[in-house]
This record gives sequence, C-alpha cells and structure tokens, in this order.
Amino acid sequence: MIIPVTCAIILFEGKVLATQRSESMNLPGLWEFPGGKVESGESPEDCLHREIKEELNIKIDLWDRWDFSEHSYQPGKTIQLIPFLASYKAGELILSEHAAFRWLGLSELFEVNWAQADIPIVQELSRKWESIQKNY
Ligand SMILES: Nc1nc2c([nH]c(=O)n2[C@H]2C[C@H](O)[C@@H](COP(=O)(O)OP(=O)(O)OP(=O)(O)O)O2)c(=O)[nH]1
Repeated sequence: MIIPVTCAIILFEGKVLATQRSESMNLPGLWEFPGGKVESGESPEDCLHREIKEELNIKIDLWDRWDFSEHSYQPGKTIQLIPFLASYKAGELILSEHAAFRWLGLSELFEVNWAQADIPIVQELSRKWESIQKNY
C-alpha cells in the first residue's frame, strides 16, 4: 500500500520551519515538514493548505512541487512524501498537534532528528539552499 502524504517546506526570513511529532502521533519525537495524508478526491495542494491551517493555524503560499521521497516504516506500507516549497503568508503560528517547532537556518538543518522519509528532502534543501533564498 502506498500512502500519499504532502509536506510543506515553509520558508520565512531565511529559515525553514520544522515541527516535532508529539507522543499522540505516529513516529513520536521525530521532526518533519508539516502536512498530512491526502484524502480521496483531494489535490495535494488542497491537502496541504487544509493540513497547515489545521496543524499550525497559518496560511502559506505554495511554490514548486519537488520529487517525492518514499519510505517504508512497516512492511507493506510505504509513505510517499510529496514536498512543496512554500512561504509563510499570514496568521499566528499555534500548534494543535505537534510537540514543538523550530525555524532552522542552513547550518542547523541537521540538528534535529528527522523522520526517515524527510532525509532526502532535507539533503536536497541543503544543496539548493542558496539559490532558493535568492528566489523566494
Ligand atoms: N506530515 C508529515 N508526515 C510525515 C513526514 N515524514 C514522514 O515520514 N511522515 C509520515 C508520518 C505519518 O506516518 C504519515 C503522515 O500521517 P499524519 O498522521 O501526519 O497525517 P494525517 O494527520 O493526515 O493522518 P491521520 O492522523 O488522519 O491518520 O507520514 C512529513 O515530513 N510530514
């Protein structure tokens, strides 16, 4: 089974938002880009706007969609993580599900314990960091 999950790489003032999964979530304590499972009939973009509003109470603008990263945490169940580059638009950040958040700069990207599926995305972000900062 492949489970499509969207996530937002949210940029603001030269940093990127990372959120820590709480004890009530799967993969507790691990860090991720916020987002969630795509519901049936929903576009990845609509899913991301909905999840970000629910989880963080903020609005974002979506930019590029990046290639997905796949990881199987359990046999027979593969997470297909679909990343979108995004920027913070409006609203006060209030966590409703996560345990914590951090705005990370380039040198801090690997300070947190990322969920496995996120690691290739964080590596890509690190490689593209300078050009991304020029464009967004
Ligand atoms: N949102 C998100 N989930 C991720 C990331 N990396 C990663 O492995 N995952 C995994 C954790 C979960 O197994 C799954 C997403 O499920 P979720 O629990 O966040 O999504 P959801 O709120 O729609 O799910 P549910 O509680 O309604 O079942 O994908 C990531 O960067 N962001």
